[in-house]
Amino acid sequence: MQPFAIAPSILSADFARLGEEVDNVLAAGADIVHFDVMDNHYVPNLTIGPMVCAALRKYGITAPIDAHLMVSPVDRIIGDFIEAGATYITFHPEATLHVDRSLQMIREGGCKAGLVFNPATPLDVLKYVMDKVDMVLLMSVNPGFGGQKFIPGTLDKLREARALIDASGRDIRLEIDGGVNVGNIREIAAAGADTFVAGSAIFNAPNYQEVIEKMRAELALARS
Ligand SMILES: O=C(CO)[C@@H](O)[C@H](O)COP(=O)(O)O
Ligand SMILES: [Fe+2]
Repeated sequence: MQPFAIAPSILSADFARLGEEVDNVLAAGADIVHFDVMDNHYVPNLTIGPMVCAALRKYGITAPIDAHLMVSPVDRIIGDFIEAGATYITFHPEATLHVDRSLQMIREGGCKAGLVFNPATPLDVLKYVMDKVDMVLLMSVNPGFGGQKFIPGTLDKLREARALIDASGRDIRLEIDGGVNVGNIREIAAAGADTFVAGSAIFNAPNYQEVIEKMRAELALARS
């Protein structure tokens, strides 16, 4: 299993001060920057794109950027995120006609590739592309908005995904996204997640470091 990683979702950051917000959350102990891309088509919301990702790199952010693409069709934006300096590029299988080809495009561009599963999307496709996946991302809310409540049924799905990943013998991150907070992160880790997206729980708090430290304390208990 991969070491635990905390990935604040900048969807809940103050966009008018984005560079500073990302600096602050990394200084507070975050490991990965979770970058939510919404197109008002695949999901009913519109956010940021590759130009903002490139701007963060230009500003000096060197931490891994995890571009979560809620965009359909996804293929024509993949190259732009590779160019923009994304580290991970993840997409939803419903957002492409050719899952295998989209994964290959990401990896050929030198990025890590991931598949994202909505709460009601089965994991079936995963077994056919396990060798081309570096990250599996399970949505624990319906995609499109921050600040929603964690869907408890995701815990069983996490256990299912963890078993598939372990059986593959590959080093694949298992990320969870939606409604993660200090109160539920330990249970989520115990179900098999190693990478935790948290937007509102971190950015709506007055002290980012305090929240991240509390999350790490809970995670330490999950593996003890
Ligand atoms: O991808 C998404 C929503 O579609 C997420 O990354 C959210 O931005 C997470 O926000 P919280 O549920 O942690 O507030
Ligand atoms: Fe996300």
